[in-house]
Amino acid sequence: TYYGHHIYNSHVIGHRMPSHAAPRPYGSMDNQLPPEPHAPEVSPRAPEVSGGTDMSGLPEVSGAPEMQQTVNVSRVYFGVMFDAGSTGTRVHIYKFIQKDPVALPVLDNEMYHAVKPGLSAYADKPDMGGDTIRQLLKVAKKTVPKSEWKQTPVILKATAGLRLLPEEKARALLDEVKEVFEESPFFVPNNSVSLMNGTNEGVLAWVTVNFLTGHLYAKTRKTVGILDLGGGSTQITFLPKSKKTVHTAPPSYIARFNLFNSTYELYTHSYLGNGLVAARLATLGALGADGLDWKVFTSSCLPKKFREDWTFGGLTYKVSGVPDGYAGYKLCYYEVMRVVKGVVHQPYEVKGSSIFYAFSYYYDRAVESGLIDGSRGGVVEVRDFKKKAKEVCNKMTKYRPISPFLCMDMTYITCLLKEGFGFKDSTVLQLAKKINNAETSWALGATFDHFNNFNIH
Ligand SMILES: O=c1ccn([C@@H]2O[C@H](COP(=O)(O)OP(=O)(O)O)[C@@H](O)[C@H]2O)c(=O)[nH]1
Repeated sequence: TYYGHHIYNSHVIGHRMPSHAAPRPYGSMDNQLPPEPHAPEVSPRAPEVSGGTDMSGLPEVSGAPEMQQTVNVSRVYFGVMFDAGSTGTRVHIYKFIQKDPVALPVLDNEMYHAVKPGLSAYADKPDMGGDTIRQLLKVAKKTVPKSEWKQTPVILKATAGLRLLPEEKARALLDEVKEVFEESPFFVPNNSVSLMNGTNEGVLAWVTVNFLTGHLYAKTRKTVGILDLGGGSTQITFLPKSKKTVHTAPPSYIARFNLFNSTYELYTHSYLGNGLVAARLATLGALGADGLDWKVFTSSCLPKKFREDWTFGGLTYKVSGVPDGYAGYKLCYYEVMRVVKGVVHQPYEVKGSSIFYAFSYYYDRAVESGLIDGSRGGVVEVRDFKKKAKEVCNKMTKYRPISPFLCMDMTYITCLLKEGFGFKDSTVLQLAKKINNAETSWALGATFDHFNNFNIH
């Protein structure tokens, strides 16, 4: 379940600035900005995390503060990134501070707001989809000072929900969003509204997480991997330690890009149709099926007496448990296995000791099932998902009020991690919704990409 319609204003790191006095970013950040007369040429550089109190574990900012005073005016600028996901649309409004043109920007603040359902639910009424964007733009107008509107870029990237739609329907929705953007007082860069490919989705989430955890500054090149489980697609991305991982992967699973003076080569892939909600449909045999009016899709992952009309992506499915039949973990595991086996590639070194951050539905389901505490996130092992899945499936009535799909979801997550990616039971996963008060999502990485052009290929 997506916790939609909530709004919060998270103060990420200190250094608030009176933004009315703030000039625009410049140098490499002018990629998509209107021309600025006094912009000096500066080469691309890394963002910086300030040594704020809640940044424990992060590397120190390079150079003493007095050495960073070559420019005595801090520059504040904003970026507005829309995430048009399969289960909802969200806006991230970032406030950055550039203390020094050649130093790293600081992410000062993120405002986040989400609505449900996602754009794909408006496949046949794009104008109504456009209204959801208008609603979110209002939040952006309230958050970004008026004096900054004209130079603040608004960008929307759509993921699996639109990838799964017929091309002309996705196009109509994106065209509608572009028109809504053009009506707004914000800066609408070229290509501001697009369907993002899975490679970029994986890479940009990796950039976000490694930026927020401070791994992009260290010279050591120690980084963390990411596991993102959306509604329609799922991504795995990490920096391989072993050349063999690169050589044994399908060529399209290796992405190269330039990030702040370094070139990175990542293992990344997005599995379309393997997001949590799409996987439910596939498990039920309902993905792409006809006869939705009369067919009832059954599964031993659902409570025996459960029967419901369930709507996703604009279509309604009749789903139920196996009446007078069996339900439980073992049978359910065999069912979800069909969605994973022969579909998901096992990277050579995933059995190693790297740390993975897991978020989106990995996090949501871990909270709902009681595996972790929602207010804190937490560290779990793959075996903990398995243990909890067994418990949920074998006590379906107890967990029924939380969600009738919890057994299916937890079993799918276990199967994806073990049988799919090939993780060991002892692999450690860091579950997070936010890191240092910023949302764990590709949206921050995509905002950096807009300003710095990583040239992902
Ligand atoms: O900033 C964000 C963006 C997404 N999500 C989570 O992402 C999942 C949904 O993914 P989405 O609808 O984007 O699916 P996709 O289209 O990527 O398959 C849900 O668990 C949301 O809680 C989130 O927590 N914060």
